[in-house]
Amino acid sequence: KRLPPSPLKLPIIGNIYLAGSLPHRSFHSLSKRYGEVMLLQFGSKPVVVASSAKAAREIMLNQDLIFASRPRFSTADRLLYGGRDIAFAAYGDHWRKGRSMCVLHLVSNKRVQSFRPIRDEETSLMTEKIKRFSPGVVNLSKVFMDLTNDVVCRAVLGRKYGGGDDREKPFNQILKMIVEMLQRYNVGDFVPWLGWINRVNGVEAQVEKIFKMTDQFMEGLLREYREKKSSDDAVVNFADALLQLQRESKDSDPVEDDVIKALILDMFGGGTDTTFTALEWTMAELIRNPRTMKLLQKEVREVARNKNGIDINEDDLDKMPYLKAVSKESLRLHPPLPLAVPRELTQDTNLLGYDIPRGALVLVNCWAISRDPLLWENPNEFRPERFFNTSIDYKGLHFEMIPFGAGRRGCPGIGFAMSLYELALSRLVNEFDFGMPNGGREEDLDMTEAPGFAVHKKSPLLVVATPRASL
Ligand code: HEM
Repeated sequence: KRLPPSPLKLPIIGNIYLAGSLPHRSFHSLSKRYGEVMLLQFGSKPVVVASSAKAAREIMLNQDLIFASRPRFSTADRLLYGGRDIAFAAYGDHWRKGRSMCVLHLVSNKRVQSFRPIRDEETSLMTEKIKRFSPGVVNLSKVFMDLTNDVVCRAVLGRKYGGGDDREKPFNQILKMIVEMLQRYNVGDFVPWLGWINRVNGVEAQVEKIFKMTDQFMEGLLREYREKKSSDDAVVNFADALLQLQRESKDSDPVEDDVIKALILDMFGGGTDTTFTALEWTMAELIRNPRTMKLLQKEVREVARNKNGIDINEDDLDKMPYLKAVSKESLRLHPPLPLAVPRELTQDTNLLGYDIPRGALVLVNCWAISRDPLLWENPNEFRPERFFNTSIDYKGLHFEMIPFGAGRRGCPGIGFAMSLYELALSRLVNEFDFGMPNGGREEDLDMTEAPGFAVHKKSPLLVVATPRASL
């Protein structure tokens, strides 16, 4: 067999030690030596890392069907009701049914449109909140986290849970704990005979405790939704829609409670951290690049000027080509999930001349691809203008940049995420001028990445936001 090139393995753990705290960067460096397709070994699990657009196209388009499953991770399995969600579910009927429910009731164009009043209100609240900080320092990372959380909460649950300024409510804590737990390497997933370690070091007990808290919360939630309607009566929320579906399907193929709970958790996991991260990196790049910020403000403010004081709304966004270019450039440089979500290969195959065994875990390094100097001129520079003369975008058809993945398992939430992202960004740059706190220099803004599944800024984005004089 002709296997892909591999770095040296250590006994038992294999190449786990090479992942480091920012695996997308470590794998990128390794790919320079071992090539666009390399084979690592995590314990007993073969791991294929693809680092070129060509390899990604092969995995996510040409051979999408056999690369469309997800590996099982014991923590995700337990916390997400035994794989009853969709993001971590194996490819098959359950996944197909779950995904179509999510598309139909949350992220289709029609549903995304129906959430327009929510985005409108929440982005207005966001700018109001920022004004209250002025002329002091505002933590934009926190502002974006609250914004995405509140919008997802209202679309999924019909109201804010732990919303407003009361962030320490149980649901937020539970979500935080789930995300933190999912991010940890679980040694038993890679070296099965070392699985006992998790029983001894308390990880298993911790997962169990989080699961119990989550389930208790979700049980209460479903009970409450069955008893009364939610508060956002004008908009049908995801939880109500799923419960309605359950009532309608009770005599044929009933939707289990556990599926509803898992899908709700998935939508929070998929929708909040990612969108907030995208906004955070975009604003950081804009503040670091004042010339680009000025060009964007000029475009947005010109559109706003013609509206006689009425707020920018979503119909105005199509008149903002520079805003579209900024969003593409930011997602190119900072894909929030740099290694996408792991895939699993369901049959032996050949990938760009290499034999890959069935069962391999497959990582596509989206971060490395969209910084490939063979595809992008000066790839590490933030230069939105590069998108003026190209049709390349982020929707999964151009493998030069795939921040949302592609193919059957590609992100279904693009419309949901980007409609909020663009409205929030345009309103922000329209209404405020931004500077660094304590007279700091823009070019010194810290762009260090924090480890995690979604990679955000290590230090929060602190800025001084001054309301524009005429507003
Ligand atoms: C900027 C925001 C977002 C980014 C960058 C992003 C990125 C991604 C990526 C890279 C994947 C894996 C794709 C693959 O395997 O090919 C994914 C999957 C997924 N995303 Fe997103 N996402 C975002 C927003 C959202 C939102 C708003 C939702 C829902 C409300 C969502 C729900 C999901 C789900 C459910 C999956 C799993 C799909 C499956 O396995 O079939 N995402 N996302």
